[in-house]
Amino acid sequence: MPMSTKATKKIKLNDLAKSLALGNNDIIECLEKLDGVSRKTQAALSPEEVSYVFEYFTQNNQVENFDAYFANTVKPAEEPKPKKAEKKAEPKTEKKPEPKAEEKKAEPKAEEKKPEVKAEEKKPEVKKEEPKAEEKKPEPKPEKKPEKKKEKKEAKKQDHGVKMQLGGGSSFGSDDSKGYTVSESTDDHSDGKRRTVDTRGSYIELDKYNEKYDNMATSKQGNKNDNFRKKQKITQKSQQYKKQQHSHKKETEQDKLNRLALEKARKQQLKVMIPDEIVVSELASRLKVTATEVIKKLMALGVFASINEVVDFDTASLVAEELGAKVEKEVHITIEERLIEDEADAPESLEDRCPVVVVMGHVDHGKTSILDRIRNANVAEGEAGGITQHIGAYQVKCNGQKITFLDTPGHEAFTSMRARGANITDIAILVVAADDGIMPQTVESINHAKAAGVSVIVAINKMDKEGADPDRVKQQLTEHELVVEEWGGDVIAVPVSAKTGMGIDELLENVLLVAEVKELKANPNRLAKGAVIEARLDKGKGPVATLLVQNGTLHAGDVIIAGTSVGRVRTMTDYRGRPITEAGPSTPVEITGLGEVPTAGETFNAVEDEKLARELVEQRKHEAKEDEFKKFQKVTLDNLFSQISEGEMKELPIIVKADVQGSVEAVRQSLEKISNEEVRVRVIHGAVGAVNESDVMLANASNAIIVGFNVRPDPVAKANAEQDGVEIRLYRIIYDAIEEITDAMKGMLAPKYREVETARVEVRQVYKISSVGTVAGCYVLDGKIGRNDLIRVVRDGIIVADDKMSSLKRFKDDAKEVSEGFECGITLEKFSDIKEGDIFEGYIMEEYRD
Ligand SMILES: Nc1nc2c(ncn2[C@@H]2O[C@H](COP(=O)(O)OP(=O)(O)OP(=O)(O)O)[C@@H](O)[C@H]2O)c(=O)[nH]1
Repeated sequence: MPMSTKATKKIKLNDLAKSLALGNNDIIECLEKLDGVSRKTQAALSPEEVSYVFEYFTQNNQVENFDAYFANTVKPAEEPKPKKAEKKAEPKTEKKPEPKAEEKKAEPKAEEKKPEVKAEEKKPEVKKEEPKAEEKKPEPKPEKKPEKKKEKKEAKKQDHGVKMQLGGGSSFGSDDSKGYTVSESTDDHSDGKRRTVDTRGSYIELDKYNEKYDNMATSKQGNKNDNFRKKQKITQKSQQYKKQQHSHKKETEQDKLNRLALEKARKQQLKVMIPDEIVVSELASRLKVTATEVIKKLMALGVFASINEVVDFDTASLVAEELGAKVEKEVHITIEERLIEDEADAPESLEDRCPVVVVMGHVDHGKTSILDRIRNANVAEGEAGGITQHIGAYQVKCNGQKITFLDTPGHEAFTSMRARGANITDIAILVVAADDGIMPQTVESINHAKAAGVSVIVAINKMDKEGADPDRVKQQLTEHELVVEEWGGDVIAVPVSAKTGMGIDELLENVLLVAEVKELKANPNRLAKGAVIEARLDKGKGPVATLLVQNGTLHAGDVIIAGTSVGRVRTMTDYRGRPITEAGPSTPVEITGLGEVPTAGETFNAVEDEKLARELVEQRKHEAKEDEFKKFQKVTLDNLFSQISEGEMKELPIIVKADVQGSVEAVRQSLEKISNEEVRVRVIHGAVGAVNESDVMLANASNAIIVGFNVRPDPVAKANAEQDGVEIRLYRIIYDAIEEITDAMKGMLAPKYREVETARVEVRQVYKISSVGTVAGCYVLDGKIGRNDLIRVVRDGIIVADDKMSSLKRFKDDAKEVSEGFECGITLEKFSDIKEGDIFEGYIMEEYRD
């Protein structure tokens, strides 16, 4: 018989049917219920499937107790007594059988257990029994089938097994030894109490049992005893796992669901969000794979990163795509991005706006006078010292069109402000006095205008003056790449006189002309944004700011944020001081309502969410503080020179601690003598004793260095100094201290370096590759050779070259480092005369201090 004693072997469906005295269709039908697949008669069934078939057919054919069954066999006419039995059997048969793979687990136990269970009785009897059954009771298959089907149906309806239906007429022997494991109940058989077949036992020697069963099956009998055996066997098997099945069934269903969900998820391509940088472990978890898989993929890409290392977006997305995931860039939206509208305006939303013009030029060339002439007001005379002190903004009308002017300060000290002025404007009027020509600040103005991409119109002023020489100005302009139109260039130069008013209209007309060419547009229907032109604190009004709206429309009551200043627009006036409720693009306004005075040149934005705006301001303040903190650097001898050269250090405060008072004084005098022109050394404190906590506090507060002679810092002082970044220098000889501080002041405290050997590598083969050069096929003898190591080429104990590595490869991939015992390919930057047997000594230069 094909039915194997080994559970791992597959059994053909028709063989199984034969063995069970069933039709092939019965089995096909049964298995179809398991998974909906219709099998062929020759199909090989897995142990699970066989088990399922057993379960299925036996749950309808359980024997509840042998006594009852035997009784039946003796009195075939008697119906099995089932009420009680049925009840008892119910829980057993409630559960739908499911194939279990654990069958085998029971085997060893079964073997152990068997002798306990009336082995003596069973064994000989089985042998006796079998031939009996074979000879005596051949049971024709056809009889069997309908009965089974019926039972099956019944079982289905009732959802429980039917007891021992095949007992009637059977001539099964009266012995209860059938080769099954039967355990007695505590009740004694002889006392008339019923014995129970414990089919739940897990100590079944299945192999042996199956063997017997096979033998029985091969005998081809149809007798009822055999059938009973089969069923009994089947029952036993099914009962064996009954208990487990209850829980396993649930688990299995759950597992099935999980599996289906997993499969579904797998089918849908995994989407991963990857930020600019991601740690390998995090990438693995997002990709739902192990870190090893990610590391392998990285290696395949030539990236050697450990689980905790960070890889960039490009690398991570390559790995993710390799693993079949769809990558999306993870973008962190800051409060700023949430709060401030920053999309570009649709072309159809754009409307013409008037030009914003800045007047630039050398001091006293007449900027204010020209603006005054334009505004028909003489402001210049009212100014302190005749110098324009602040950026002001005005609007004028020319031929019915508006022009916004920003009056920039002309003094050198306002250079940075002027630069800002150029950045927010469209057109720069470069004022050059005709008599004076181009001066340093004129050049500076030209450069600012160029850098800001602003169109330049030259106003050659003071034409009324004697000695006015516009041609000389034009000539000088060409030296700065500004070629006037009449000389073939594209720069408009208008001769004007602020004093007489000559050429002023023509200047304005040209401004409008240039503006038209520039097609200046903005979208008035959005939240306003622009720049702070100037700001001051007014005693009565609080912070007052002059703003230039560059895009959108600013309304009274809008929440605006400018740098670290936030507030609602309380009052808004135009350049003439008249209250207005809204201001469109290119309009300068003066507003009140901000919480604090914003910085001139800052951009401002009208926002919708005041709370969020305040949050953003807090964040900006925090960042500003951090920046400030970073800027503040503690003085150390290493950074002393750079601080001196940056002008940050005018005085070097020193705290001197020594073992005796005499030393303190000697050190104080010696150190104070080494002051030079840039920096003065000043001992702010000197005392006898160890460097203590209070010394560190003083040094921290006054940005001083602590110098100790023959003393040590106490542990608290040491810890505090490390935490606060206070430098403590300890010496035993005064001369050393003086020398070091002098050197530091001169910027001569050069760092010291030493060589640290990293690896010894032997050249085993040399390849000449035309595109690459000479590649040394190497073996790392000891240490770890790193990609950035320097290489000393040693041949027969003589250094033949000292070079840098230009590539380090493991096979075809670039490697960061290669360890002892591994092979690698090395190319050197300059040296190519590499020979087999050369030794590469890898080393690095390490900075150190004594
Ligand atoms: N003759 C003559 N003098 C002028 C003309 N324009 C300005 N000035 C004089 O030149 C001097 C400087 O003029 P401002 O308008 O103050 O020059 P500015 O460039 O604004 O000077 P800052 O504000 O200091 O940069 C004043 O005394 C003006 O009266 C002009 O067209 N002709």
